[in-house]
Order: sequence, then structure tokens, then C-alpha cells
Amino acid sequence: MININNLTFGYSRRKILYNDLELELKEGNIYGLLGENGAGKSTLLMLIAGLKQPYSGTVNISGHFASDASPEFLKEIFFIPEEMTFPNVTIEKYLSVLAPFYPKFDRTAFFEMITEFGLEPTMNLHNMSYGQKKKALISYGLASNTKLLLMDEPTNGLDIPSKSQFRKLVAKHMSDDRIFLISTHQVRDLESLIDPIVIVDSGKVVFNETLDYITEKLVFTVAEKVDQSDVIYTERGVAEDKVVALNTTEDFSRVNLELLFNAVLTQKEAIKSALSK
Ligand SMILES: Nc1ncnc2c1ncn2[C@@H]1O[C@H](COP(=O)(O)OP(=O)(O)OP(=O)(O)O)[C@@H](O)[C@H]1O
Repeated sequence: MININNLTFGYSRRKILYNDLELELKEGNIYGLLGENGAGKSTLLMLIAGLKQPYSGTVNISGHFASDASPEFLKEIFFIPEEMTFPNVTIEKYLSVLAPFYPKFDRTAFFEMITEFGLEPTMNLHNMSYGQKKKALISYGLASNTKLLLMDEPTNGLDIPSKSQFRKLVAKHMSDDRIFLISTHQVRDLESLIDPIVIVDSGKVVFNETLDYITEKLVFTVAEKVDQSDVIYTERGVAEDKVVALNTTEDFSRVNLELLFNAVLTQKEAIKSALSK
């Protein structure tokens, strides 16, 4: 379990980004972290990784605090940032430096992933393309077997086939004792992978729900299929209007993440009320 309690942080004291943020992340889940540009997704990942110090509050992974940066904390966390810098070394050399920090590092799985991504252990990280570097870093992260894996926009820079390889590898390396937290704007890249969905807005976690719970309470459909009094959010389309409405049936629809995101940001109270019914 990861507990974030009363976290307050800003890049300047006059402009607080997070005020008393509370978030609980449970093992066995691939959390999708969504938010508008500048909402604070990258900052939250850095705070969780202990790369930024909050003004107050704590990030606690199984009893170890981010602020202590103890070996017990650091060996359980791997962060895949959006911007990567690598030394002028080969993939295998970097592995020999990195793996000792992660006691559960799985070298066999790492080499399998590298091969699947079309990389060679002898390739120099420094000279690789952005997408290739991303693939190498994703492989290091997944193979590290840390309790927490943080990924900031991991599919940025990946070509179309690599995005589906990414989804496959993430699903394969998730386990009951790991927690993945993935920040993204590319919700379509991660559909059918991320669950629960966490949304940050105006310095708060405004949404943190599982897909099962969402579909029990809400329906994602077209306007003519629901009673207009149940509609919470409408998105005008050329052929038809898409809606998020109260689910008054026992049926489950497929969650449209883009629609959900827009509905949560524009109809916060109505969504909150629908979920609490
Ligand atoms: N180093 C910094 N110094 C000052 N302000 C910063 C710094 N980094 C980020 N910010 C500000 O903090 C806020 C949150 O930024 P952050 O990068 O965490 O957002 P984000 O949700 O990841 O955005 P995006 O979706 O555009 O990547 C923004 O208003 C941004 O301008």
C-alpha cells in the first residue's frame, strides 16, 4: 500500500500546487493518472518518487518514507520520466550498474523485453532515438520488480506496434504485489490497461475509481439511448451526441475515458453525486 497524506507542495510558496493532497494506492493495480496540461501529474510522480520535497505531508511505501530516501524506500521504486538522460554506455553496461540497486531485478525478463522491442544489448543508450531510449527505460523499469513503478507519459515517442507491445509487457509484468502509476494524455494507448482512474485538478485528486465501480454507476452511450433526465454530460458529435448518464440498469457499458475525463472536469458535483448513489 502507498499512502500519500496531507501533501502540500508548490514551486513557490506564493503559488501552491497541491494542498493537503490525499491518495491511497493499492497493490495489484495499474492506476491511470489523468489531468489537464499543468494540472501537476509529473510533479505528483516526482513527489512520490522523493525527487521533490513537499512543504508538508508524507509519502509512505510499506512503512518507508520518501523524504528519508532510505535504501529500503529507493529499492522499491522506479521512475520512468518523460525526459530521459542516459550516460554514454551500452544497454548491458547500464544494466550492470543499475540492477544491483534493485534486489528483485529480473535480468532474463529484461533481455526478453529488449529483444521484443527490437533493441540489442550492445546498443549505446546515448546514441539511441527518443523512442528507443523509452523502450530501454520501460524494460529496465518493468524488470526492476519494484513495488512501485511510476511512468510519465510512457507511450510518447513509441510507434504504433510498440504501443501494443508496451501494453502487453505492462500487463505481463504486473503482479499482486506491484503498483503501477501511469500518467498519460494518450488514454486510447492505455485503454483496457489502466484501472483505477485517478484524475487531478486544481491541486486535488478529484477522482479515484475502478472501472467496475464507474460502469456500475455511469453509462457511456449515445443520447437517444438514455432518458434525458439521467444525462450528466453531453459531447456533441457530427452523427450523434455522446453522453455520460446515470446507470439505471444492471448492464455495464464500456468506459469511454475521454468522455469520462471531460465529464469529471466539467460536471464534478454531478459525477460525485452519481458515484455516491
Ligand atoms: N520547475 C518548475 N518551476 C516552476 N514551476 C513549475 C516547474 N515545473 C512545473 N511547474 C508548474 O507546475 C504546474 C504543474 O506542472 P506539471 O509538469 O506537474 O504538470 P503536468 O500535469 O505534468 O502537465 P503536462 O500534462 O503538460 O505534462 C504547472 O503550472 C507548471 O507550470
